[in-house]
Amino acid sequence: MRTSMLRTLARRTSTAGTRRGFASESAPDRKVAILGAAGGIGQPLSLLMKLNPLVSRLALYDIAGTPGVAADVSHINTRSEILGYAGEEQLGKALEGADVVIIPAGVPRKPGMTRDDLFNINAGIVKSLCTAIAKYCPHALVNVISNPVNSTVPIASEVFKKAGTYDEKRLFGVTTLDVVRAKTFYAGKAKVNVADVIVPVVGGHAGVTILPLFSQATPSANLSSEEIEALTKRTQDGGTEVVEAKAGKGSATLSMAYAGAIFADCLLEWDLNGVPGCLYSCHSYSQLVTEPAISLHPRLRFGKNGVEEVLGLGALSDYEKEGLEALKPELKSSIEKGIKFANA
Ligand SMILES: NC(=O)C1=CN([C@@H]2O[C@H](COP(=O)(O)OP(=O)(O)OC[C@H]3O[C@@H](n4cnc5c(N)ncnc54)[C@H](O)[C@@H]3O)[C@@H](O)[C@H]2O)C=CC1
Ligand SMILES: O=C([O-])CC(=O)C(=O)O
Repeated sequence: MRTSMLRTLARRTSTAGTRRGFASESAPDRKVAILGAAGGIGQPLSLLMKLNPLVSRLALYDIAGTPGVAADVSHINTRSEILGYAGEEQLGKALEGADVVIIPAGVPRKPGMTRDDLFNINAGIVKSLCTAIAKYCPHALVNVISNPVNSTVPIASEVFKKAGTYDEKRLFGVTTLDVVRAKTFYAGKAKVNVADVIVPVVGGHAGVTILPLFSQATPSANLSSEEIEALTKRTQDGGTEVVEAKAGKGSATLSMAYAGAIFADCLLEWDLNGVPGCLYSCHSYSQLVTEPAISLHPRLRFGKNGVEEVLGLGALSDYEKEGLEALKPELKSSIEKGIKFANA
């Protein structure tokens, strides 16, 4: 996973005022729209995307509160022009011409809730936002953050199918936070430099459907099976750990904004700008829905037209094989729930 965006930012900040410090005017024009931009994730995500020199226009949309966020973020002296939109009547303008749309709109969990408990509210929000995306920016790369991701991604794809705009290579459920967590927890346990760590995470984004493959983690470390199980469980329960610590004030926002920003950066650089060779962990609809076994190949290689290659799972440990079998029924039923809702 890439962290160069933030490293670049650090370099830029230290050279502020020089030509190199700011936007490369030669970079292509790229519009990014954030839907739900005034929320707990939306605000720090807006900040991070404002810091990304690959973005030339950043549209911040929410049902309310975006004028303040937009005014605030717009004072930051980086390349992108900030456009704030509030209320449904402005959604079309926010989306027009967008190359990338990021959706953190919707309610977060409170202690005692599952992600699926958010379905009743968030399913409708994602459906209506995706209907607008199909109309106003049908070719955009769409990154769905709103939970339950295992169902909201299928909802998005059904909406796009009905509209005739579906492209399996351009729709993503953002599961990057699971990768971020797996790397952090692994580095702590293995006592290795976190910046060097790679951990594939496959499956979906809820409890046991999150399957980190620590047997493939690098740099390799001699961890016991108890340690691997504890790391796996902590990664699967990472969201709940934050929900409980926030004690009723929502779920992960800052780490999610980071994860959402690095994933979007990956798409902007490697996909839209055609720089090949990205390896990323996330899932997209077709891999999820057509057959859960295929869905669990979420490491993607991007090219100029979106996902170019879906990479295999690699060699799994017995523990991971068990985890893989255990997650399929839940993932499948969450997918079916989303499809049913979208077509009702
Ligand atoms: N994929 C992942 O790894 C993660 C997903 N999430 C999910 O992200 C979602 C947002 O979380 P937070 O930002 O903490 O919630 P929040 O409540 O702080 O913000 C949500 C924002 O969405 C806006 N919103 C509601 N309906 C909307 C609509 N129709 N159009 C546009 N905006 C709308 C609200 O006005 C609010 O500003 C939740 O569903 C949460 O579960 C959270 C963390 C990680
Ligand atoms: O746990 C939640 O509700 C939010 C989320 O998806 C995460 O932090 O992974």
